[in-house]
Amino acid sequence: MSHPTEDAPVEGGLVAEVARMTPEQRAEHDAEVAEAVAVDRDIQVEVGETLLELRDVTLKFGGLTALDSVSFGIRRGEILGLIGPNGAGKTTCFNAMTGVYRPTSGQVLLEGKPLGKATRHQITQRGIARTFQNIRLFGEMTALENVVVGTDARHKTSVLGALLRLPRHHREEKTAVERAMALLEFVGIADRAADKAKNLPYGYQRRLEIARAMATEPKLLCLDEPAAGFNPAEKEELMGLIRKIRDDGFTVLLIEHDMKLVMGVTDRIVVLEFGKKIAEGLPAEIRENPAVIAAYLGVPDDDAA
Ligand SMILES: Nc1ncnc2c1ncn2[C@@H]1O[C@H](COP(=O)(O)OP(=O)(O)OP(=O)(O)O)[C@@H](O)[C@H]1O
Repeated sequence: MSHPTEDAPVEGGLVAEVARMTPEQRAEHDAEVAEAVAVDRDIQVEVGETLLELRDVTLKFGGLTALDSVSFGIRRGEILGLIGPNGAGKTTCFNAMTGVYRPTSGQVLLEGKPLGKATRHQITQRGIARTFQNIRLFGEMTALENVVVGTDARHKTSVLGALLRLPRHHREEKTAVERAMALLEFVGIADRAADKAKNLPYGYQRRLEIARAMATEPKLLCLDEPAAGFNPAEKEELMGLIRKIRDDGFTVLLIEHDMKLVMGVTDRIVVLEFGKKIAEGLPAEIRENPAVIAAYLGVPDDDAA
């Protein structure tokens, strides 16, 4: 890969330019950024149909049943929260959806088709992307390069095409840089596009992870505790970003310990405890659900508030 920054010099000017815009210009600019980010928007189908389904998924680690016959669906266009006390099986659920682990029994279906033995890469190509509890960025690469790497999952040219620098490869690379820049702007960190990922503030790194996952053009974006380590103001901003992602045509699955955030941003919630689904419903229903309240008893106020 050539250095994206050579093709698209990142001017500190971009942020200043946006700041100088009138409200009308700003709205138009934001719409253009959103359009560049959601390239598949026009092929999105109706909101409401099931995008991903877990059907009786059981996953065992030796003698430990991490998921016990779990079934639920994620509808296109919604923000679904996946919550539960520590060790409930949330991350294992993500891992079963993204090909890290195969269910011991049961099925995960994307758009009605089983993931079966698909590899992680194939699953990314089929449209599921995720972030991790512990940030996993390429520290020595710039923020922009980290996102361009994400877009590589969608490239159609072969390695040979890249080596020969065929026109199609060049076109794809240019588009990838432009889209990566739009993504950085979308998540609010365009001003640090040329900085190495390892030098970015923590909150920026978390946003960069989201931008990188979005770069694969996922149908389903899975966020694993994206607010971990955030202060209340940062959490508030993150809620805004998650809503913006959904409004731009993505479907979001969110694992999060912060109840205020989960209740404030999700459309529906699934609750796990000891590997079993104990509840599913609207945030207001979940809040009042006795089984959920019991599951959270004993959890420190910070997490349960
Ligand atoms: N690779 C593994 N090998 C053995 N046990 C595992 C493995 N991964 C997870 N587990 C166990 O499976 C159970 C569910 O873990 P999981 O990480 O999915 O929970 P979680 O709900 O995401 O928890 P947390 O909120 O603490 O991240 C736990 O008992 C955990 O110890």
